[in-house]
Amino acid sequence: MGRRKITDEKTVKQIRGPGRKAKKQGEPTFPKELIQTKSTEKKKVSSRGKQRARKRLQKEELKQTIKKKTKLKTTTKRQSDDDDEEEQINGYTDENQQWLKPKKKKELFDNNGTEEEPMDDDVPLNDEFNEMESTSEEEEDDEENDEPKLDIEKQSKKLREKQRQVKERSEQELLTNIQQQEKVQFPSGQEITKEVPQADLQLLMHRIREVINVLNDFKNKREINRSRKEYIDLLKQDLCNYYSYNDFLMNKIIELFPLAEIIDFLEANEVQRPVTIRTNTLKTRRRDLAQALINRGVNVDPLDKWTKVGLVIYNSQVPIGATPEYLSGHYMIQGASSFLPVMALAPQPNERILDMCAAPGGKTTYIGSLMRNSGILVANDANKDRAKAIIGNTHRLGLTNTIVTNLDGRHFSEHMGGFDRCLVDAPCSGTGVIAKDPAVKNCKDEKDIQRCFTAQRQLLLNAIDSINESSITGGYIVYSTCSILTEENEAVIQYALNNRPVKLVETGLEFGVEGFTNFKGTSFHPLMKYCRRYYPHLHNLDGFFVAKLKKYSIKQGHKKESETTQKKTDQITDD
Ligand SMILES: C[S@@+](CC[C@H](N)C(=O)[O-])C[C@H]1O[C@@H](n2cnc3c(N)ncnc32)[C@H](O)[C@@H]1O
Repeated sequence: MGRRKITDEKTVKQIRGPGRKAKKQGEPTFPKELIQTKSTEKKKVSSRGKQRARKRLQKEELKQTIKKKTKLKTTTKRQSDDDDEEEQINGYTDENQQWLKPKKKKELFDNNGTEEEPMDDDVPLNDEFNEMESTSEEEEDDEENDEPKLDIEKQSKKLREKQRQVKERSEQELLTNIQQQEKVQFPSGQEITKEVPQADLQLLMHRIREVINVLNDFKNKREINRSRKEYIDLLKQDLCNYYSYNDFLMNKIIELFPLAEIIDFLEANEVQRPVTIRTNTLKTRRRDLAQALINRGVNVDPLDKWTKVGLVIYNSQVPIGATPEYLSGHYMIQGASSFLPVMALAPQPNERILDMCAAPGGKTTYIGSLMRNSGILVANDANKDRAKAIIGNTHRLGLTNTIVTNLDGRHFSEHMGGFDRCLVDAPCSGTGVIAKDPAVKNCKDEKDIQRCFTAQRQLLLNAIDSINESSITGGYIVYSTCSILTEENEAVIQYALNNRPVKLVETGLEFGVEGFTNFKGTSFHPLMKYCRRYYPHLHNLDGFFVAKLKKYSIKQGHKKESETTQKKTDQITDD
């Protein structure tokens, strides 16, 4: 049973005194010291005591003035500096001081790069500043003098100091390592192996960079008994191992690019080019297409200022090759570099145009849209199955001016001729599209390239033969490849210049690297500079080559240079 709670005021019995069971407490006792202070406060001071106190005060004052004077002598300069500083600081309002202080500390952090800014929003601003202030080493020392440190603070200070020392030591070590490795270590014959363990790749890259460094300043940086060839051989071998190329192709790449560009080119081949699409202006406008795709969750942007029909796709929630817009032919999925030969061809409405190597029809459909479905477009491919793809694409994109043929382009002019323009997008080694097809790195050799350039020469000569040199609007041939090799590009053009009545004209393409007029001791026609080369590392495009030729009649001979400039009408209009 519990005790009953008494709630009624009237029934409450007034309890007075300590109660029956309570022990009576005695007088409270206090520690001596407390009693003393208390007692001095209360104690009456006698007149003698007062005198003694006055004397003590005077003595104390005298001591202070002497101290001040000596301090004044020794620290006059420092004090004047302090005064200046004080004046400066006093120049700011209190508010400004608050703003300026944290800024100073922030700079300090940036330099150290070790401190993190407080993330907690609840931390009051002033505390934040205090925290920042305490990070300064100088002030830390001051604090140490002023207040005794807690154990944990002392420990953390020790830890910080230890960390600083470790960091310093490891930085020193790294420096020594690099200095040690600055001299290129030539491997023995056995050490040069095809298979390099992953862990060694970093070392390999370091040596690659070092060799390039030596080759760039060979006279001063080489080892005395080493020849340039030795360094080049080592570089080639290391690059082959690092990037998995065969010797043949790596040789070609080293010949093509300045030392400073080789790694950039190889690295760019390890990365896919952006996914791009071309608007089919026969069916839609780029803006409308972009809007339609955005509505479907496709992240698109205009490709670049040099094209009015290209869009770049960053990412998509739907398969780009299966949207209703794709199926109804509003766009073609096409690498940006594929736009360039067609832009150079500059097809005009009502012309007769031949696309000699057309499958699967990416460029054919672009040509057709620029012709606005007028004139006649012949799309040929020697491969029957691939030729079927041209039919599919021309249907999808709504081309109505196109005839698809399945002939060997090397003999095409025996079947048809009289074209105003012709595109020869020749079969090639694919050395410009390694990112798309990495197998190219290892499977090409001298014979493959020979096979390619033989076919390319035959195709180009036959394309020239199928052109009407008296065409009022045209008489042009555009030759393109997705190869970077001169054998398949400048050398093929040179062969055509030597064997047919054609001359090089400007492509009209506003960017790209000039074609070679000289390569490894071989001279090409000076106007080879009109050709355009595109590289993944420079243009973020597939490697590509574009040349434009104009056929002249043998009776006419070469036209004057001024006439090589394209007519105003010979410009492409994208939309
Ligand atoms: C680079 S692809 C053409 C790509 C095409 N222009 C496009 O943009 O879609 C080269 C094409 O040439 C074709 N080809 C190869 N040898 C040929 C020949 N002797 N005559 C005609 N076409 C040939 C191949 O079948 C291949 O489709």
